[in-house]
Amino acid sequence: MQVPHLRRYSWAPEAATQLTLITAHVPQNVTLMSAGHARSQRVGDLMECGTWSRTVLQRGSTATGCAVIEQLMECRLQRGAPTFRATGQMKQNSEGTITFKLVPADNKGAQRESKVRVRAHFDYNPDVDPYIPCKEAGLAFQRGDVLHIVAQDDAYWWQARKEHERSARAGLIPSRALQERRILHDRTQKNGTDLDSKPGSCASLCTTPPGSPRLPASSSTSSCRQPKTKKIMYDLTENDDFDREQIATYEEVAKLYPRPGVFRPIVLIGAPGVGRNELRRRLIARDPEKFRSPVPYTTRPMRTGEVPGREYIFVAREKMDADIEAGKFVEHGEYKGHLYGTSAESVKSIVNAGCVCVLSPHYQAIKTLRTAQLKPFLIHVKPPELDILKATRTEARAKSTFDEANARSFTDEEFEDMIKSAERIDFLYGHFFDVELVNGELVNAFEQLVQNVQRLENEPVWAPSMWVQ
Ligand SMILES: Nc1ncnc2c1ncn2[C@@H]1O[C@H](COP(=O)(O)OP(=O)(O)OP(=O)(O)O)[C@@H](O)[C@H]1O
Repeated sequence: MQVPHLRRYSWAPEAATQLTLITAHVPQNVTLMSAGHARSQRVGDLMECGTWSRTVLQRGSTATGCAVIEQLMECRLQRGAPTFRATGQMKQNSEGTITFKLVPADNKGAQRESKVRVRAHFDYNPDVDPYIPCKEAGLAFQRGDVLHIVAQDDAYWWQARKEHERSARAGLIPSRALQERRILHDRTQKNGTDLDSKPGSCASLCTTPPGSPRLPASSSTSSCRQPKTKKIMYDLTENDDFDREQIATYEEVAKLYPRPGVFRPIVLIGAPGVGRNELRRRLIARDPEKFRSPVPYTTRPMRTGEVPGREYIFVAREKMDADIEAGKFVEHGEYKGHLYGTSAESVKSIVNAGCVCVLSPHYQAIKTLRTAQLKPFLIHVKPPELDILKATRTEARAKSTFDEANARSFTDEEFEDMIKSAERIDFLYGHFFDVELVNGELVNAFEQLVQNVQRLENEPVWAPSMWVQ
């Protein structure tokens, strides 16, 4: 009996292993007796569907299954459609066999292959995803991986392969729509309300999306401690709720090629005290003509010995308030009643002068900095493990940046807070970073920084596709 409403999905073109998804409207209750996957079948052989093995399909429901077919040969594609058969036990009209016919994609399918590349903003493991129609056909990936999307025909399951594994077979990944619904559903469940608990509906997807990050405990240091005067700090009363609300799924990316004489700003983000300024200072000291940092603005009165435009650009409070309101600052903060900030214009003027602008702002500046205009290269400077963190800072007699007088060493609590703060930054913004750099041994960390800066100047790197257009 031919099942009506059979939908076919094209083969993932160019893949050594062919992947087929079928969705069928089920006219009767059917118990599928098949098991296993079709492998290296010859023309006319029966293939069985692994995911439907011993499954009862309810009348009127829509079932999705898939087969992973390896080494499908050319002649097979030319000679006709392989038969995909499941033996069913009919509960209503008849008994017998249901035969699904799958037609391999013709050239049109190949033409349809998408050119889309996305960067994954979450980890995915099909082995622990109860909703994937065929675990074996799933593609596991990690946050930050660049994926080539080869088919987006299905609303919920895309076919993709990892960009750096071009010869590998394409696999199933959740579509953006599915992942968004999964995350929203998870959040709704956490809030104690279940919007849609219909079985089989997408909104009733798993309660904990595989690989979804957990919110690390907020660092007491990062939210309470007073900053010292010399720094430009954010208004730390600002909370991160906005960032947590964002749904991180996929971001479309494209290769951004270096342009001679135009350098992307290098932005060092990290937990307070981790060593961003130390690395920035070293980079500038290495080649002061090339690497530069913008002079910050402040509304505080000029002190004896200071020169306008050298330590700070001094401005009136009203002017700076208005400019912040107009979005002209990439970062700003208030300390002891005075405003401090870095203007977008000063970043641009360094770039326009053919220099590399190096910034080490508060992590919340990512939101204002990450624009197509500035195209920043974001580096997360992370602390090493606690014992290495303590040992390296003690040996270097590092001074705590939490001490206003800058006279004492870091305390154990400050080291622990640094690690917690780094986890939080990773949770909130981890998907935005181009590179992670662990600042254990300073010499090694600096070397890594230099290598990344050189790579940026010489090689194309993945960036949001909007920036490339
Ligand atoms: N890898 C390292 N090994 C030893 N000491 C380090 C290392 N990195 C930084 N330091 C020292 O730690 C102290 C804090 O570094 P730095 O001022 O760069 O921190 P920061 O990230 O800019 O923090 P803040 O934003 O609070 O100013 C400095 O004394 C610096 O020399």
